[in-house]
Amino acid sequence: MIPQPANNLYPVFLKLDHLRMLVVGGGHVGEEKLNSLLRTSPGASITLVAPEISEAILQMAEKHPSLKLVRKTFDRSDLIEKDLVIAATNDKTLNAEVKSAATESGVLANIADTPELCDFYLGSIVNKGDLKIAISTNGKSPTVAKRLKEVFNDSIPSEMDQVLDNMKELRLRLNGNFSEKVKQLNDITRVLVEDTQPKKLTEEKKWKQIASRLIWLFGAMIVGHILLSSVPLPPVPELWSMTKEYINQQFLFFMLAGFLAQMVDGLLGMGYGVTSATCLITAGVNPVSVSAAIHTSEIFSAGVSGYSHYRFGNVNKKLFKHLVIPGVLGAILGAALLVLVGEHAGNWLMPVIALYAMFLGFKIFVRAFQQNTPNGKIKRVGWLAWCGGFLDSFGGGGWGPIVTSTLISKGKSPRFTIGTVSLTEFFITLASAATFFFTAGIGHWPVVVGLLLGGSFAAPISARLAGKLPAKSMMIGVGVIVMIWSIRLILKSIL
Ligand SMILES: C[C@@]1(CC(=O)O)C2=NC(=C\c3[nH]c(c(CCC(=O)O)c3CC(=O)O)Cc3[nH]c(c(CC(=O)O)c3CCC(=O)O)/C=C3\N/C(=C\2)[C@@H](CCC(=O)O)[C@]3(C)CC(=O)O)/[C@H]1CCC(=O)O
Ligand SMILES: NC(=O)c1ccc[n+]([C@@H]2O[C@H](COP(=O)([O-])OP(=O)(O)OC[C@H]3O[C@@H](n4cnc5c(N)ncnc54)[C@H](O)[C@@H]3O)[C@@H](O)[C@H]2O)c1
Repeated sequence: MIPQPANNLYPVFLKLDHLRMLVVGGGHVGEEKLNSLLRTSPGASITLVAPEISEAILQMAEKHPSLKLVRKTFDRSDLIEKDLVIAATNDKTLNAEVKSAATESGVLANIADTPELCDFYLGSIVNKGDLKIAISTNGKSPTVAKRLKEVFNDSIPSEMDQVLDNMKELRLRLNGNFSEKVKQLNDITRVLVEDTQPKKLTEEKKWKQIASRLIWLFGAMIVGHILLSSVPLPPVPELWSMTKEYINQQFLFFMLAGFLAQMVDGLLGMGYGVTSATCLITAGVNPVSVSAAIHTSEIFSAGVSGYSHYRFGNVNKKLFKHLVIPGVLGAILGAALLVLVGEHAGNWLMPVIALYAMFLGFKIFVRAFQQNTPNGKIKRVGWLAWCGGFLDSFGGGGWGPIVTSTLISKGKSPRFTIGTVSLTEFFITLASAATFFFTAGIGHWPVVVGLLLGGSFAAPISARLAGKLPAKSMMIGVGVIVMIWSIRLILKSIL
């Protein structure tokens, strides 16, 4: 014997505009069924027969030319050339007659007051763009079906439609035979079904590893560039003494700054800029070199993390488009202004930057206690991105603490926000680094190399520790330390 499932209904998704439908009865239930049908399939061709037709149904017919109303009692001929019928009269015997006539004519029937006579049930429908989920409780509790619909409506992010669009494009672009394509599509979407926390971390670990390798490579490239640009190549001993000149206490401090910043960023997902900026300013590096060095050293890690988020479908294209242009413009302006001000620097620049670092420390601190308020609408995303980009360039950091924190605290889905902001960060960093390169040159290269080296030591360690340490206490700790440190810097520079 084949075991019977509790619910043996088989769901299908009908194209109602290809079918001909009859509704018998024009009262409350008739109206509810029509509502559900026409909301979901506005072009469905439906004929309704009933001696009395409610006002609401009459209005519906005005909006939907495909709905035909016939004021009469039901007879069998109404079923001619029909595919589906819904009986919703207040006469149980008549409803049963509709069913037997329908069966004789080969028409599928839904009898609203007698589930046992139904060939099909209508379901509760969740709809997000192209995504559609139909729910049935096997007729046991339509109210529960309705409640579940509300639960799904709330929990499926509105970005889901964007994911479907991205997947459709990808599906069209993939090459290879059918089974290869299916495998690739499954690999790309694995992130949707994974238990988000633990597996995402291994994914992140992998990308952190790649990031740290790329950081090494980039460091090597800069060193290579410096060596090659001093052609003819100086003899090795001279070269060594030249390099030795840079490997002094200060250089070790740059490495320490890179190490600490990467540890903080790897563990909290933000704070690279503000941590390294606070350290470097303490070491007496001028604000222009601080920001220029931080952005140059960040290019590769930002690129790798942005690309990985893009590949895993964590990017909301619409949000990305709103963020990237104002963000890049802000970043260019911030960098240019810093160089300009830096050249005529009064002593006041240092305390201003330290004050800004204090503000960022405060933001990280507050983030530890923040509750997300779902459904808060964020109107000025462009301005947020502009300010984030500008301050990030001018003050050496802040894109993450400002933009990600604001979007998430306003109730945007963390996954899509972090993904999108990460990808945008790459373009912001690149724009900022390029502006510094063209306006201030690369005199700050020892700082860049120091940061990169320190960071690459920290990357594997922070990746291993990520998720194992309590995030909340860490945010409080980092926030407080940054604030205390900035206050110390402010006092030192004004006293
Ligand atoms: C899903 C939904 C689709 C739709 O119709 O649009 C739908 N009913 C909805 C709402 C709803 N219906 C009723 C209540 C009042 C509270 C309650 O009784 O629970 C509410 C709740 C409300 O309105 O809040 C009363 C009711 N319904 C049926 C009976 C007859 C009976 O059970 O004997 C009676 C008793 C009449 C009486 O006692 O006089 C029968 C059926 N209703 C079905 C579907 C099919 C099974 C679906 C499943 O498997 O879950 C099935 C079997 C046949 C069918 O009609 O297709 C829609 C969700 C709207 C949404 O999503 O917002
Ligand atoms: N499936 C569901 O979701 C659901 C929900 C609530 C109620 N019900 C059941 O549905 C039935 C209808 O409820 P209602 O509130 O719509 O009733 P109603 O009184 O508001 O409407 C009844 C309709 O049937 C029409 N009608 C009567 N005799 C007819 C005939 N011979 N030919 C054609 N049309 C005819 C009337 O003109 C009227 O338009 C009730 O028996 C109720 O138990 C079902």
